[in-house]
Amino acid sequence: MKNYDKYRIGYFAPPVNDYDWVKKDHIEKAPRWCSVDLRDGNQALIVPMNLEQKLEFFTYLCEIGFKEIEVGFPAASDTEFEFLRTLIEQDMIPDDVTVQVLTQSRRHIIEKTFESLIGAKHAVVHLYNSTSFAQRQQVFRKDKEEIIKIATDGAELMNEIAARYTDTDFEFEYSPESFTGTEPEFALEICNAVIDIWKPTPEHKVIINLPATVEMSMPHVFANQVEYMSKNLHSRDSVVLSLHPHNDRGTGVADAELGLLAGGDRIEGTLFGNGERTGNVDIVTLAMNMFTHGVDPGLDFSDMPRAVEMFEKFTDMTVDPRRPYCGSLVFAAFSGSHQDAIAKGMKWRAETDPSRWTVPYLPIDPHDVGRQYDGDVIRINSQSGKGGVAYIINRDHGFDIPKAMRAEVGYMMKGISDHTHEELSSDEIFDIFSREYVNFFSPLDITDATFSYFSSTKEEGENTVAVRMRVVIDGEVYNIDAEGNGRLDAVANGLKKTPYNFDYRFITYTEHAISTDSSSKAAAYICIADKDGHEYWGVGTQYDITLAAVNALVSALNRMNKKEHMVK
Ligand SMILES: CC(=O)SCCNC(=O)CCNC(=O)[C@H](O)C(C)(C)COP(=O)(O)OP(=O)(O)OC[C@H]1O[C@@H](n2cnc3c(N)ncnc32)[C@H](O)[C@@H]1OP(=O)(O)O
Ligand SMILES: CC(C)C(=O)C(=O)O
Ligand SMILES: [Mg+2]
Repeated sequence: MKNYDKYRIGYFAPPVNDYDWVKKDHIEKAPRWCSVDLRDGNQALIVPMNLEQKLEFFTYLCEIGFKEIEVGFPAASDTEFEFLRTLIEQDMIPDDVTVQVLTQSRRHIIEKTFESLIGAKHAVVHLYNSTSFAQRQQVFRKDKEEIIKIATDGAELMNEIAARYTDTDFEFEYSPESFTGTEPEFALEICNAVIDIWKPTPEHKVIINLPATVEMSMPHVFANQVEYMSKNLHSRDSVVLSLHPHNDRGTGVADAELGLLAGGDRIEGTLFGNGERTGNVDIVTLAMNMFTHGVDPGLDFSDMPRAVEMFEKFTDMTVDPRRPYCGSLVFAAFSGSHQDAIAKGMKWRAETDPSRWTVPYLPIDPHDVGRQYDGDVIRINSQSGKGGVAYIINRDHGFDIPKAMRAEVGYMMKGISDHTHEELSSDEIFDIFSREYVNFFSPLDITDATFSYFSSTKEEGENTVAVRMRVVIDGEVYNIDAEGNGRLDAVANGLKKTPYNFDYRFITYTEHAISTDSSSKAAAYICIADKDGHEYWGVGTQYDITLAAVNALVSALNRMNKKEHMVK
């Protein structure tokens, strides 16, 4: 590709190269979460949310369990200001939720920001200014000292104004915006200068937020930068180290996870990763990643379809079908070997320990996020296999197809899907199965069959079964009495009394009660072979298991007849 030489690495490695985060292999507890949907997410929408939408979204974020919500940039617009005033004046902020507001480090903007908070019980005021090499050089055209002064002037002004608004418990946050393009030593210097002005204590901490304003490096570099900051910030025990990844390289989640290993205590992000350009870090994925490791994320996504619905409604954007944990296709297994493993894994779980989830190919139980097994998990197309087809027919329709029959049914279904180029629904699969195998009564039909049993109690004695049956073949009726050493043998002997030559060999037979059928029918499966050894399956159902077996035999014979093996 042309023009690659136009680009150079724009980030800076910390001056040390010895990191502890690499020694950790999982995140032990959930961070403090801060939703920035209503600020960073909102500022990235084609049309920012109106007051009603923001109010509804805020309520929903509280419902999910967010305790810190950046509600806006009150100095930016009347809507933003009005929104905050409405939340405060209508007492809509739950006591355990803290609202956060963003401000540039400019006097009139800071003043307006504090004004917007009058009457709030507690609030985070979030101050930022850009610190990166590129912004110092091109946007601000200021040297390091002058950039530090922007931050420290703002920090001092916040101390001064906060002292006037004593009714509100303020927490201060500072972001060296564009941190990822900033020399770590300089980011440290400016953050420490702000910390020294705010003088936090362990009881009254400040938040230092490290934004990957533009994601510029591989995630481990970000983690190194975070760890360097975490180990060298002043008053570390009085600082909440917050991370604010964006997703320009598509690795925002990795940045956040490694950043937490590296010392981050708090994450700012959005639902489904809405935000400037490629978005903020996706809090849903982060939280659910922790959940899959057995860590309570402290946010409730048990009704994920609703989360998607709300998000799409507020942002007018769509959730990708492949988006982790929430996309429409993320639990779907179309391919045969995956379906086989999932079906076996589900069975294993039911038989061993239903309290644990270890099913292959499904990182979580779809039920845990409000999704269903039917329709969501095993889905049939031309890539599917016998295991998946048998699983669906059993799960949704109660027919436990014998192992020896599964391949034939599986290939039939995938062949149909291959030719139509369409997925087959559970009902379509069952219709095809029923049409092809179940109670197939033409041209041969046995409309009545009454059995009498003669059982010997003697060791050497053999059972005898007599049948009286009414056989219809191509419209002709034959009333027949016959005997055999079992019911199927008796029926087979009876059929031989018709003018037709039923030339077949019995291969196998199974039966079971149909589990999902409330009328408690039985299903029987019979396989016969013709004189050339070709096998034919038939399935019969009836309330009476004996008659189900007769129906299965009739179905198998009629299927054989389709191939012209039942000759007169
Ligand atoms: C990475 C982020 O997401 S940062 C947040 C970004 N979000 C937003 O900007 C949304 C809301 N913003 C706004 O509505 C507007 O930008 C306002 C109301 C805050 C300010 O608007 P305006 O005063 O018209 O100007 P604008 O934002 O263009 O500011 C540019 C000026 O502010 C300076 N500036 C920008 N950011 C900061 C900052 N954080 N601290 C101090 N000064 C800043 C610029 O250097 C520039 O200065 P100059 O006038 O001397 O050239
Ligand atoms: C204001 C800051 C924290 C921000 O949104 C960013 O740098 O991405
Ligand atoms: Mg941002």
